[in-house]
Amino acid sequence: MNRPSPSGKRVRVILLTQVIGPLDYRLPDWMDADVGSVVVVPLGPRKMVGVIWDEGVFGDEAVEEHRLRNVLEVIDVPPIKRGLRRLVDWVADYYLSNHAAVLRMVISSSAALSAGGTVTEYRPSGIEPARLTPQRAAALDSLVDAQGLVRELAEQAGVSEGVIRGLVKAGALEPVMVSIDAPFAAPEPDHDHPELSDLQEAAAKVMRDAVRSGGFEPMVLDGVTGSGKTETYFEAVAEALKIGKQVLVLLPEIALTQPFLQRFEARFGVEPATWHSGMKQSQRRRVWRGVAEGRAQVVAGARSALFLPFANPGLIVVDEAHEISFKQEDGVRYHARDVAVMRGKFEGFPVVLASATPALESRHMVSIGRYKGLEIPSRFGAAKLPRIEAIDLTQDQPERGTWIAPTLLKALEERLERGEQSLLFLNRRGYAPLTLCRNCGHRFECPNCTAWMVEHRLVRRLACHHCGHVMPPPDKCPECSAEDSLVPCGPGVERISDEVKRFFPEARTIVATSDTLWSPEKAAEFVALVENKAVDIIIGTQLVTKGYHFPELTLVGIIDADLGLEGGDLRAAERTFQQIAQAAGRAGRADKPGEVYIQTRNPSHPVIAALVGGDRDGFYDAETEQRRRAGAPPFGRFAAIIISSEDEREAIETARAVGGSAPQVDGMHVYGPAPAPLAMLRGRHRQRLLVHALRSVELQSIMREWLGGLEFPRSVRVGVDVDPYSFL
Ligand SMILES: Nc1ncnc2c1ncn2[C@@H]1O[C@H](COP(=O)(O)OP(=O)(O)OP(=O)(O)O)[C@@H](O)[C@H]1O
Ligand SMILES: [Zn+2]
Repeated sequence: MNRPSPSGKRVRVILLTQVIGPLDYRLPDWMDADVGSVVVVPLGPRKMVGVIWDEGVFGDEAVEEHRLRNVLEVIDVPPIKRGLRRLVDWVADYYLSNHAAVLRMVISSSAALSAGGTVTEYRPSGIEPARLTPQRAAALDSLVDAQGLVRELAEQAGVSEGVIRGLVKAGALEPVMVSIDAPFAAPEPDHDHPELSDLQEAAAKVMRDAVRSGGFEPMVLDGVTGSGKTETYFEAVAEALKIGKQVLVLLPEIALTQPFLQRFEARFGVEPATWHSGMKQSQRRRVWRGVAEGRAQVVAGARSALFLPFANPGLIVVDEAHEISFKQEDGVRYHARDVAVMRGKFEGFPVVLASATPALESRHMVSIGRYKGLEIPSRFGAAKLPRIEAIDLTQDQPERGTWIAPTLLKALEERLERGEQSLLFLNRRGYAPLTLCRNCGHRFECPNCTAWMVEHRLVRRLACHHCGHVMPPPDKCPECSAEDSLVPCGPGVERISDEVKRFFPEARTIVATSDTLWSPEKAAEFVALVENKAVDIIIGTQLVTKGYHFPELTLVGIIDADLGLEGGDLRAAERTFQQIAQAAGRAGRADKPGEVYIQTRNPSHPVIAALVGGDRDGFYDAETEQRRRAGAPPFGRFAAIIISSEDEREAIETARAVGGSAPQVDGMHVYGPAPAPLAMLRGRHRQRLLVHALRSVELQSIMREWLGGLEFPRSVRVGVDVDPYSFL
């Protein structure tokens, strides 16, 4: 290896395609490149992007010297640094993925690789094309105020790129040269310094010190809802800025970005750079390059921002760190909270996990001394935590066909009279989770998935929440042809909204879910409406339970606390506790006291009792003990293997073969195969195996060897989910 040849040296390159593993190339002498450099290499007749990787990471399948092909080009971007390369190695290894797939999350902007500081985008010119087909007219209608690449506009308008190019030719869209590497305004660490409370200051000091001394230090910032965690960790951000380090703040939800940006700007004078999947190529390039060249100092982003090539990182904050949306459920199935900690470890900086309801795993790490625990036990200023009460639905019954109990109705009425705001929480989108025919009992099921079609009355559709299949609600039953026989079963947020309107016709309501707040702009509109008191009652899913700070909101009603406790999910109790505590945490955050009602059929359930009794620690301790006894995470580990095929027999047979070839290992047990709870998804039949292992078992290498030794039919997909969060 690496014997210098007359014309250059041998380098190993990871290509961005998953089809082929790392390959050796020759780096000609005249080319200036290093380990980590992004390069273009030949692959057959094609050119591919790749990254020069370290020696020794992969086995030694050396291509013979005379068969080596030359690296074609070194791309003019900073090389991927050592710490990030180690992170890629770790993620590929830990999540049983491959390097190419992980590296693609690092080289996440193809535009960033091209030279030149401008791109051509297009926008409506106001000129009507000579030939205005209905398709062109519709496209132009949906592109008012739009600007982007041809591809982006085509996507936005839902037409082919040809239509967009036609409009460009006809002069209806005009080109705009956009400078993509525009500088980033520098956040000022002392722009507007808040006075911290003593409790906040104590936590801030520890974080500031950790940032200043550098080095890996995982911390859990555990502060009750409304304690001012954001203001507190902003002090650590300021410290990083002062010593010239970059900061990443991970947010769980695009809908949270806008309020965050505003608060950041109030504190630091400018908005941070942002990173999420909805960004245009030109924006991605600007941020990617800005981060790599050290010009963008703070990035607020979704979990994918975790793989940005920071030049000089000094801090990662994971806000709302308990959120399960940090777990990626397709492609590389990683958990951003865990990967953030690993990044801090490989690159040597502190990582702050902020939450009012930390994940049980994080709390455990604090208790065994692996993470540092920082607490802010009370709300900021005069605000007190809300009073929480359970409503026993078996006693305090809602009127027939409704879901809000008399006690909660009365509390809503009081808020309306006082001009205060309320939030009703139900974690179910749409109008009703199930529609059936009262004549023959027919239930509407998704043709592609094991799932009911959910009625969305606002948009007049039945929709599958798993594959996106939609259909108009039929006027008669497709089974028995009875007319007007379809009835909705159970409530979703839209139905609760109807119920509220029926009881309080004068109330101004808003439904807040991922259907209504699907973009940062929509989310910002929602926040403005609530802040301006144009809304009396919010009816929302988990989307509105976190992060928001509405001073006039004094009542929270949990419509169905039992919903999340159904099903045998390992984390059902923990998740329900977190969701309700977060929802409850929206009440009474300013000077007016808050009140929370939890509707349940089982008020003595440990989760409900802990919420009502304010005994979070007792609940977590009991839950931790149960996990310990079951050998569940964090005391033991799971990995799921999902085998799917369009052909049910093939899925079953492959799954049996996988199960049959499982190695016998002490401390490891393989359950299944069995049909997954979601037995069909997007037209594929799914079989599931669950591997359970003690922590001492080298789970990854065992599974790699086991699965790597099997051959699968091309039509079968085998997915591995290490540390699964979804058990569907
Ligand atoms: N030191 C401070 N000075 C002035 N205002 C503060 C201070 N600390 C917190 N606040 C204000 O108190 C409110 C609550 O703070 P924040 O939203 O950061 O709480 P949090 O801990 O993130 O709560 P949650 O977990 O519920 O999201 C905000 O309006 C914030 O601006
Ligand atoms: Zn479906």
